[in-house]
Amino acid sequence: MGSRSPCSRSPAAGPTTRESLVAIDISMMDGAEVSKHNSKQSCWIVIDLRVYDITSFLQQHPGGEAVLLKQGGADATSEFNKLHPPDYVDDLPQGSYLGNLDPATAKGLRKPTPPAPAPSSSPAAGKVPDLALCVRASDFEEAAKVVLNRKSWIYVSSSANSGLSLRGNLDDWSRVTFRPRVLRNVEVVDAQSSILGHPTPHPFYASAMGTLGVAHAEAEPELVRAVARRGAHAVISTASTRATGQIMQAFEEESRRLGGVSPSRLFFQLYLPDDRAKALAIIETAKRAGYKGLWITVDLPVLGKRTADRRLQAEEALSLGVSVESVPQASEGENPYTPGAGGRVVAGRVSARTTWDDLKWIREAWQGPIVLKGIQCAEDAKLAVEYGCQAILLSNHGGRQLHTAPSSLTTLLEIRTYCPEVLEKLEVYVDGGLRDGADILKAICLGAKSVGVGRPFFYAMAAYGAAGVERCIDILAEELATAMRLVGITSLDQARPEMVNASRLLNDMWRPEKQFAQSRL
Ligand code: HEM
Ligand SMILES: Cc1cc2nc3c(=O)[nH]c(=O)nc-3n(C[C@H](O)[C@H](O)[C@H](O)COP(=O)(O)O)c2cc1C
Repeated sequence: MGSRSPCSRSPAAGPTTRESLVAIDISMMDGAEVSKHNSKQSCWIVIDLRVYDITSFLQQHPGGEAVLLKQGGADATSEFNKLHPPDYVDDLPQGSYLGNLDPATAKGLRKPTPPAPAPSSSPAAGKVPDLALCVRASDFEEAAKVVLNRKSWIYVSSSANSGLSLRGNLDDWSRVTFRPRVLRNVEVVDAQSSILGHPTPHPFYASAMGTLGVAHAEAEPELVRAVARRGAHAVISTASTRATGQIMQAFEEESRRLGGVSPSRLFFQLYLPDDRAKALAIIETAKRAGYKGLWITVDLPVLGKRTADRRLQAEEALSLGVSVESVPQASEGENPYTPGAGGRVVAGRVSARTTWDDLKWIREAWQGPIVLKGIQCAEDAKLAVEYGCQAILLSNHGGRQLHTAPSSLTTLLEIRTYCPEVLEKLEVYVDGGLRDGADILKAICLGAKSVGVGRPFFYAMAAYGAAGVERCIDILAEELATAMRLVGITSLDQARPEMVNASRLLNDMWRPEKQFAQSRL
């Protein structure tokens, strides 16, 4: 991920990586001794049998000190692996590595403080329903509630401010209805589609989602193996738990195992950091790994206000008696937030200074297709054409960014109304609140080339791993095929705007000031 501060990499930090430890003389440490270091005054943790003194790092940790204190004197490996790629330990301050734990004494370690129990209003302790009981994409949400701890649940389900953007995303799809044609021989249907020239049997794909490790121990590699088996495409986040190359490797291994027949492809989602050298390094890694397109997220110059995460952070800090972070402060010009779980202070991780001009040097570094993720009005859609982008994704980041942002459906209607030529000049994708194959068809009738699905895949991963993701794809595909038949088409190139009635939403659509002025006359 390349751009983590404030804990800058220091080669003199000691032999902390897995490989470098093999050759050196290391002291063996006793679990009972390690367990005593579980306070702010002295905090040691074990990761992969290596002991680190993280006392001086506590206050620098972008995830807050409370989560680390809970692991003090304990084996933090499983929590660490859920959230971070292995090389994060290289970012600890110099001298943090103390030695290796004597495995025979591991029993003496302290047990980590368990995660906060689920509140009565959300995730209930219980049994994960049988996968067969998930018959709609939205069913995975309830199943995930059973397995996710409170923090992870909040991370995935939460949205900005009061939640209106997320609500709008979900509701707007139901405000568009179909105008079906009948008696059209719909026995055989084919939902074949493509993204940036890469064919796929599905006009929907897995959206970029960071920190998938909190959903499943196998994280992104598990997701990409599942999509490969179903021929769907996926977008991989800069904020992934596993390294960019490792995810591609898992994908390629699965594709080979399938005999090379899977049409699935992976695209890379880019959060542009402040430091251009770091950005170039991230782009280079994605390029070398073989990702097929760069999806630059443009709706996140700063992190939106994730209300539920903030409340939880305050609760955690209070319960451990550490200082409560009210509103994180950053020095001028620095973006104080990370898009990872929890929305914490990571200076420079995402640049608030990015402009359209930056696309020039990005284009030089990345010769492949560029997609702008997070376009929310007609003017910016036109600019994307002018700047030579290959595609745009109409999105409000799953309602996690701007409070009362437009749904992607509203933006799509705006483009159809004010600059329909955009739909001819580049590929237009939409995401946000898509939970039904029929809604996917509505988007395609209105000119979208493909549709991103986010939370349902996260929930499916959490509750059932790859099997859940595959079932979620099957559910959406089946619903889509049924909707196509009932609307009277057999392939997606027959989908037309007149097959849907979007009048209700058109009523709400933005109109230029001069039209308001005319209507007042
Ligand atoms: C030991 C070395 C560690 C380093 C260098 C480190 C670094 C970071 C960084 C850079 C972030 C920002 C988001 C991101 O880039 O993914 C972060 C977030 C986070 N880290 Fe760590 N971390 C370490 C250990 C741990 C451990 C052991 C835990 C286990 C509990 C942990 C829990 C978290 C959490 C929960 C967040 C997300 C923010 C939140 O939900 O509040 N980290 N960490
Ligand atoms: C848990 C979670 C993590 C996300 N992480 C990222 C990310 O790392 N990068 C990004 O561009 N968008 C991210 N998004 C936004 C998604 O790519 C997508 O726009 C959104 O989830 C679509 O809405 P839906 O979840 O209602 O389907 C995330 C969304 C969720 C729910």
